Amino acid sequence: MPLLKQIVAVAIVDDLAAPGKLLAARRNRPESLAGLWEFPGGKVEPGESEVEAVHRELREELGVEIRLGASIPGPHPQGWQLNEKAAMRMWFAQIIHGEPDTLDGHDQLAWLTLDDTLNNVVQWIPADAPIVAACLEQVRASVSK
Ligand SMILES: Nc1nc2c([nH]c(=O)n2[C@H]2C[C@H](O)[C@@H](COP(=O)(O)OP(=O)(O)OP(=O)(O)O)O2)c(=O)[nH]1
Repeated sequence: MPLLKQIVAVAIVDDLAAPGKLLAARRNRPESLAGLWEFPGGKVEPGESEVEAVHRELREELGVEIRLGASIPGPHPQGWQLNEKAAMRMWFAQIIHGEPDTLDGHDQLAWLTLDDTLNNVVQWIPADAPIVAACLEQVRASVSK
């Protein structure tokens, strides 16, 4: 049994081969997180793999099919620790089918430019700050290779 509740989420980019934009989503619940921006995703359900869960969540929340790219490894064995109870596994992803929509859990979506403005252009969930920074670093590292 993992110690922390496992969350899975994706940094959806416009093009995995040449990322320029990132899709962020604004939560509409619960009250403590409503209005804050995040990476779409959610909890892994019992009996489900992490990869199955992330595909299901993106179908449910945004109505899209995605292709996973590189993972975005965090410092914790379960990825990125969000709080005392949960950790989040992250991948880059690209939409392969569907137009992203606020079907469940969000009230706004935005394509943000992958540059130094990323951390401040919307108000992210505070726990996401190091993940936002890692995304940017990973994009820069891959582009400069
Ligand atoms: N999806 C997502 N969750 C995040 C991020 N940052 C962060 O602290 N969290 C937290 C918020 C929630 O406490 C938890 C994810 O749970 P959730 O409520 O999105 O999961 P879910 O869709 O399965 O839940 P439910 O509302 O259907 O019950 O992780 C993030 O960037 N993306």
